[in-house]
Amino acid sequence: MAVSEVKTKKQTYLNYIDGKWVHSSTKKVDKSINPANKNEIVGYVQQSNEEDVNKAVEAAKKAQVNWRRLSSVKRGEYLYKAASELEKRMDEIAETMTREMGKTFPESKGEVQRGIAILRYYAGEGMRKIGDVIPSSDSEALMFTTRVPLGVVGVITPWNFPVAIPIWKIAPAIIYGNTVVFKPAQETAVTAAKIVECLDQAGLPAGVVNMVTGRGLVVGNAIAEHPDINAITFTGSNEVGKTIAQKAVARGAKYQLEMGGKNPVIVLDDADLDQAVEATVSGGLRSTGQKCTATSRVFVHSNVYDEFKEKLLSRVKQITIGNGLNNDTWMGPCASEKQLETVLYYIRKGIEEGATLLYGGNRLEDGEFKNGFYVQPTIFENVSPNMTIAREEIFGPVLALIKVDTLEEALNLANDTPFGLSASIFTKNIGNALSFINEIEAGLVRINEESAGVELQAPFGGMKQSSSHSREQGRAAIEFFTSIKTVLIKS
Ligand SMILES: NC(=O)C1=CN([C@@H]2O[C@H](COP(=O)(O)OP(=O)(O)OC[C@H]3O[C@@H](n4cnc5c(N)ncnc54)[C@H](OP(=O)(O)O)[C@@H]3O)[C@@H](O)[C@H]2O)C=CC1
Ligand SMILES: O=C(O)CCC(=O)C(=O)O
Repeated sequence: MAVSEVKTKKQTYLNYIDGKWVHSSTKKVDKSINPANKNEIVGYVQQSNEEDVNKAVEAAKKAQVNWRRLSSVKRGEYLYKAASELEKRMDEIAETMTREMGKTFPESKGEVQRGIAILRYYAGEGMRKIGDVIPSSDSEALMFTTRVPLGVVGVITPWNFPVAIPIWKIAPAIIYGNTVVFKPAQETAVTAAKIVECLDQAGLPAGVVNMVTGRGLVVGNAIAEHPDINAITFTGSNEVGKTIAQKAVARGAKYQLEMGGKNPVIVLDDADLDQAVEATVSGGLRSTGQKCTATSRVFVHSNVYDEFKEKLLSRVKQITIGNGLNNDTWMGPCASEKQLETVLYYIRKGIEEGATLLYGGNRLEDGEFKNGFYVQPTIFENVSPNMTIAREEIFGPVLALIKVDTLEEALNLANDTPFGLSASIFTKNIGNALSFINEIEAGLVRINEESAGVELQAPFGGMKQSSSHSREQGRAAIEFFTSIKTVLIKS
């Protein structure tokens, strides 16, 4: 798609409460801008407050009784319809996503396709079993488990997957009979509004999904503290995740957090180096490195270090940077000025702390890059394990190369982090692969595959501080979004 073909109309997007599109009580809006050109406004979104959250929670609570009484098969029909609505608007919504957060149009389109598949997966979930028959010690009794919804679920999402993450939380929440108060990242609230339009078009009963846009500190906080929100599902930074967890625990609400990563890739001396390079580039730099599953640390065996480095450098030099709507762009801008500043801070830290900057490291500001939040893909070497760039999540296109002599050394260093989301190894040796599977501390373990890119039908989540030890997606979602009832019947 060429930049001139853009379809997103600049308009004001409203909150969605009790089945109606409404202004926030503040009467204030925020601009959503294009990170490829900060002068371009993608739309205006409501800057809501606690009063709006209260109205949304009231609507969700009211809607919940009838919604949970509907059969899950019927609930699934709404999700199938929403999937069809999203499919009809695939290009338009993908284009909005690219303009709002910068990822390339093919990546955005892939994400919308993923959103459609998730909706269909959870629509089907309405026909799958929700319990087990368990033998009772009383031969005349029937004992079984069933699942019931939690009530009203608060959904707080980030800007990096503005379609997939909201859908992989909202779809399971509602198929299992919960109702939702959704607060998307303000950065990508136009894209979020379009998802909610699809749910509205699908005829979802009023109050089942409500959307309130606004600042995290105001709207997100009001959700975390609201006594009638029974559970909160969150994806974002560790800092915010932990405050949400504390607030949820304080009032006895259930919570689920998906947070950061510092994901390692190990390249052993028997690896297919071309495959390892391609996966490191894709896993580390696609979406401008803004994935919780992005590759960040690359541990390379000393026997192949130089060859891997040369191949990596020559591949990274081919990366085309630009507006994500241009056909030839491989990497778009950072999603926001704040994110760009964060990435530049880490690059400066890497240099100050003595790592060797091999490639990149600069903001791009000339010509077509003038008004955007562009940074070069960046590679460091001579990175020691205690350096900031080896320890903290950067969330940008920055790779740290670290030379190792053995698999054991690589595993020890790879595990030396508070995070444990995703990890990859490149090797042809099955023994090494098995050691990696056993020893690596990560929720997603990948052999000869990049660290990013998850499948919607499989459990997703991390170990250590990457998550609240729960899992999202696939059938794992039922564990968070429902409660078990153990039933014993006797005549
Ligand atoms: N695991 C992941 O996938 C993600 C990780 N991150 C990490 O977090 C860093 C910062 O990104 P950022 O966007 O600031 O992430 P945040 O954690 O601030 O944002 C995630 C969501 O939480 C909301 N939020 C913010 N503050 C609060 C609060 N006090 N109470 C409740 N909700 C709140 C945000 O609202 P709003 O933004 O509208 O104010 C947004 O909807 C990144 O550099 C990256 O390291 C970020 C995004 C995704
Ligand atoms: O790797 C992926 O596809 C998912 C990443 C993700 O969930 C995230 O960055 O928040």
